[in-house]
Amino acid sequence: MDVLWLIPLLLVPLLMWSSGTFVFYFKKCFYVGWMMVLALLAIPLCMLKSGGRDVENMRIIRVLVRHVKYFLGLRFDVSGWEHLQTEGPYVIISNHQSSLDVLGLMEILPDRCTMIAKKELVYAGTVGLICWLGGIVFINRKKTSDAKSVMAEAAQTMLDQQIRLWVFPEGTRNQKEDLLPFKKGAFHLAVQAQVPIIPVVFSSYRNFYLRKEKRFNSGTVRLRILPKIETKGMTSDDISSLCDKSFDLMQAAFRERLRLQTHEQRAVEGAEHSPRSRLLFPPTSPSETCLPRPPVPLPAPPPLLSPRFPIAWPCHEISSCLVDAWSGRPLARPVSAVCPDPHCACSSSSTCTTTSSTSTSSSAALQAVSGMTDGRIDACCSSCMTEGSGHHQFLLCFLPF
Ligand SMILES: CCCCCCCCCCCCCCCC(=O)SCCNC(=O)CCNC(=O)[C@H](O)C(C)(C)COP(=O)(O)OP(=O)(O)OC[C@H]1O[C@@H](n2cnc3c(N)ncnc32)[C@H](O)[C@@H]1OP(=O)(O)O
Ligand SMILES: CCCCCCCC/C=C\CCCCCCCC(=O)OC[C@@H](O)COP(=O)(O)O
Repeated sequence: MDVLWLIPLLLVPLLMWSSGTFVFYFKKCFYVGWMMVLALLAIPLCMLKSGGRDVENMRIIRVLVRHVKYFLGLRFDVSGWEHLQTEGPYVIISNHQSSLDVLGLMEILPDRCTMIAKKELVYAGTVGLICWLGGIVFINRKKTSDAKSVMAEAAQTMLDQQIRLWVFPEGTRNQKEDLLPFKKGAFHLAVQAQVPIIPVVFSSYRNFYLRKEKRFNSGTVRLRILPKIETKGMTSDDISSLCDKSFDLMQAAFRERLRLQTHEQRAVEGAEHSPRSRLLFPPTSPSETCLPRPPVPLPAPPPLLSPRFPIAWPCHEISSCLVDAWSGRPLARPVSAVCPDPHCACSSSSTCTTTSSTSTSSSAALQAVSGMTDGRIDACCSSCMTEGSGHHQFLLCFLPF
């Protein structure tokens, strides 16, 4: 009889090793179960600390949740910390893929920051209660007028109590390869309170987490904190443009990371079904050797590109030539992407160089490949990409705005 105990003990590791689907359900159940237990632990701690519902309870929740990633084989790689160094209240907006987002959120959650959530979450047992104790603002998505008045109240509370709010403007979980159109509540909130918006982009989970395919491997989530967007002086007339601008910036960052993930995925093809990739921490990304992260901080780019003003600045990814990494301001619009020499080697770092309209040999060469006339090429950015096993160097020519 005693030996029967051994069967599940042996069976679980065996199934973990052999079946990706088992790992998926095991990790999901563990996640929900463990969060419930942690919430149960947190409830008395929060009651002792604050005596009830208080945003300060988020500190306790943050500490308790931080270690959960290790059990699930997840890493979080955060960039743009400096953008969170903002005094006073602000609204953080981020894309929303899964309840696993809570783990990334807790990695960077600033002090006195709580969230906007659907009201159904309050009924999620101990997790619901801890959400309430943490000061989470619950909205009824089915009753827009109620949701609007709750958010208007929240705007006032943000100012009165110096609180920051985290909103998922997609309004629901989304595992597609692109962001959903944004709901406008977060932008009304920021404009009503006249506080900045700080966009945060979670990289796609598709490399390690696929709900439909029942895959939950180990993986790395990249969190990119973008520069704040000021709303001082804005009115309700500015909501649509503010929403569009935020969406464009976040979508650009999401897509840029997705493109790199595609290259990473190709490089590790075949490895993703191994037991190692399901259970152990992910290796560092191979594409990092081709597209190195910029040493922080990058030198500031010039205010505007101009053919009369030859300029060059380090550019590690094509998109950083197109969008100012600091302000998020678009710098230029691409007009052609060409490969000047299919046999060229992939350089260890990529550089943006300006080819002035006065004809230099390089601008003549560029014109030859891009078919652009003299005076129209204002800057070029080269970037290397892995393609299969070989390397190609691409050249992207663009015009300034
Ligand atoms: C140790 C512990 C372990 C456990 C540890 C637990 C950790 C604890 C972590 C929890 C983590 C939570 C994670 C939750 C995650 C979610 O629950 S996500 C779902 C809930 N969140 C949201 O929905 C937020 C985003 N939604 C919105 O902002 C939506 O705008 C609203 C407010 C719900 C309204 O919905 P809608 O009507 O569908 O939205 P929309 O089309 O944007 O607006 C319609 C019109 O109303 C206007 N409008 C919208 N909002 C407003 C407004 N506030 N004022 C005036 N007009 C407005 C719009 O401008 C628009 O008018 P037009 O411009 O078309 O003329
Ligand atoms: C008594 C009910 C028990 C329900 C148990 C579920 C509790 C979940 C337990 C642990 C997970 C901890 C993290 C909780 C935060 C999850 C927030 C979340 O992801 O909500 C989904 C919401 O953004 C959008 O919902 P939809 O995609 O529109 O649907």
